[in-house]
Amino acid sequence: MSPGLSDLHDRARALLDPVHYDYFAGGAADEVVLGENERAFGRLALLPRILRGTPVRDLAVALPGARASMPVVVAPTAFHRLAHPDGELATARATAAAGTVLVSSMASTVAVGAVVAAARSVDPAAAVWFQLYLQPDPEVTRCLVRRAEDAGCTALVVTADSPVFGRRERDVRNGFDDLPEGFAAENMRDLPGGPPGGTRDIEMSAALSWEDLDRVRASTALPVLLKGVLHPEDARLAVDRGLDGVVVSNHGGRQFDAVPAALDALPRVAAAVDGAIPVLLDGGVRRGSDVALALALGATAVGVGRPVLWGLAADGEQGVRQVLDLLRDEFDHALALCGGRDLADLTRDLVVTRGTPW
Ligand SMILES: Cc1cc2nc3c(=O)[nH]c(=O)nc-3n(C[C@H](O)[C@H](O)[C@H](O)COP(=O)(O)O)c2cc1C
Ligand SMILES: CCCCC(=O)C(=O)O
Repeated sequence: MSPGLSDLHDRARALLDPVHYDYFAGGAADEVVLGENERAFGRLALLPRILRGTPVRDLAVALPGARASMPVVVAPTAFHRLAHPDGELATARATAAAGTVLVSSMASTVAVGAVVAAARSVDPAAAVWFQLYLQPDPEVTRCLVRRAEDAGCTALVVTADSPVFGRRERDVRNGFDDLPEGFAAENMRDLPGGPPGGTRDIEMSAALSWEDLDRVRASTALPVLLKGVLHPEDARLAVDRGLDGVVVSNHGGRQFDAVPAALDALPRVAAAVDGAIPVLLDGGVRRGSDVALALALGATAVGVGRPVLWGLAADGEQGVRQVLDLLRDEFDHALALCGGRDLADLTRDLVVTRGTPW
């Protein structure tokens, strides 16, 4: 972690209720994958090319329903009002100001309509994607998709790595299993089968299938990305079924503590997709050089989860700005040091394994 990010993390930790800090920071079981996601970047090195760079580099990237100013988007994370009173509104404004995409969590503590409005108040062209857990009742899923469309979201990100909820032992120890009084998952308010005026619980279901995903695709004109892909065969299925992107992710080590680091799963997924659709990656991205490594291994862009929460908790909108500006600056610097002019210069031949002569 850069000193800038590490300072924000320390400030966030000092300010947050320890139970909420543990919810944000923690992972499943022994938290092996949580650490592995970061360590995986450290096991690789970049082989720079020389004498082929440019003083001004182009960091922009085209994504489904968005053109981002850099290949770093904000991964969906729940409950931002636990981090800062402005919650997702602050995150949305900061992300729009940075010219990149906010993936707004279905479990946000501000309704998606207000999240998009906050982003658009800064940049009328700001892109917000809606992250969705398919609900066992298709009518509820349909309503949520409609809410995202009405809000002006430009893509859906369906998270499929949670047939059951991960066992986060910090939360179990802390007894954290519900939002405190005064906070709610606002997108879940007034849905079919839910209490009038109140919120429905977000349900995880192991009965969901590719057919359920097909139904969502057929119900909307928005691009649909699939998040939580680790197996290359699932990436191939995603391409075959007409999805618009995949996100290589192990949910920041919060679901299953026996999976590989996200970065280690990336090359085979990228090979399976073979350029047909964008491949995003999240998990453990803490430095601009991490972004460069992921792109060199086949990612179109990366997502950052916890660093954004640390910025938000430490200093609200300004803190999120700081995180995104820092990553942009570091990534631009890394690209320069690799002899890159734009993202296409980050190619697979630049990546070698540390500790082994290549
Ligand atoms: C506190 C927290 C809440 C999260 N909530 C969601 C969520 O609501 N939906 C989702 O698809 N992923 C969620 N994730 C996973 C992130 O989208 C992302 O996969 C992960 O945080 C990336 O790893 P990183 O935190 O190391 O950057 C959450 C992660 C954290 C840390
Ligand atoms: C029901 C909220 C889900 C949030 C989530 O995905 C996480 O904490 O990782």
